[in-house]
Amino acid sequence: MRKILAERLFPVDTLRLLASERSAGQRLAFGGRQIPVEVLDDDSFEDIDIALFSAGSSVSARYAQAAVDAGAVVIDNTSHFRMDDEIPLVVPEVNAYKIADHAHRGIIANPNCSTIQMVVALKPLYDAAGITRIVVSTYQSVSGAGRRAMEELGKQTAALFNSQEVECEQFPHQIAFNCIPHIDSFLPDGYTKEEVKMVQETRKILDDPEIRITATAVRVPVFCSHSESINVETRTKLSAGDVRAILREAPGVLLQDDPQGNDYPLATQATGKDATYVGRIREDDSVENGINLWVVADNLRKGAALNAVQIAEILIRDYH
Ligand SMILES: O=C(O)C/C=C/c1cccc(C(=O)O)c1C(=O)O
Repeated sequence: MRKILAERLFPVDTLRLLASERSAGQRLAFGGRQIPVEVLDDDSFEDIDIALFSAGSSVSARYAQAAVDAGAVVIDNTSHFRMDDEIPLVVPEVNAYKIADHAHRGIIANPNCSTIQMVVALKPLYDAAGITRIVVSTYQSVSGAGRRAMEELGKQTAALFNSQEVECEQFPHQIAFNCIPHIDSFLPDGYTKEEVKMVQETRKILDDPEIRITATAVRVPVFCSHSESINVETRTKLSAGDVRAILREAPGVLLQDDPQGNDYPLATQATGKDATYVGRIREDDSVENGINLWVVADNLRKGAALNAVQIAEILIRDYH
């Protein structure tokens, strides 16, 4: 969040960093200063205009309303408010008009990272030809599970190269040189919460409860950026050429589709960048009006902090 705010020259008069007792007292760099981390409490939001929450659903549940009551607009990066009918779930390139509704509750929800990159790529196709069905498989980097998960991938990789035992603390199984089809907890129907988030959030963001969607979310031994294989069925026919022409002009999308030149989206290239990269575009003739896409984005930037700051930029531009 701090890095994105600084990079985009967001007009911050005062930055207040709030966290638990465990983190209080640290100092973190911003704007050429070392900002002290303060303990979050109900009185932390006096004179705050915008409160960016990213400390887990329980913290958002406990403190978001206190921020709103103090006059702030909350942009919440957790799932707590995402499916609340009174709270807009926003990806600026897709449904920025929903931000105007924030007056209802003073809270705007940031979607799940895997949902964000998918709707950035699919919204232009939805507008051009309608979408009836989406089948998505994700290849999610370990950074989505946090710093300790990234450290675990590194440690396991080193251990294996040194013929040592691996320790599995952040994931149920070894993640190094492995794929784990288990992100967040399993539900009784066999889906994970991550997969259900993608289905429910996509329908809300596209404002279309009828889209048939199914997802399989997989953790892969990649440090940063999420990749997605997306099969989409459109209402009217789009050729691969039509899709390229549409996405070439789409907001937030960078087309990277020259397979003969070995040029297609890669997690290593997307990391640290703001764009949602789309390639491997091809027609799927196993169904009527089918298209396959490969979509990659930095899950910590567009998948989280960048999307939240873009919402804040719209707030101060259009609704200050
Ligand atoms: O693991 C990933 O790659 C994405 C994880 C997202 C996540 C992890 C813990 C809690 C949440 C949550 O807010 O519920 C979320 C989210 O949906 O943004």
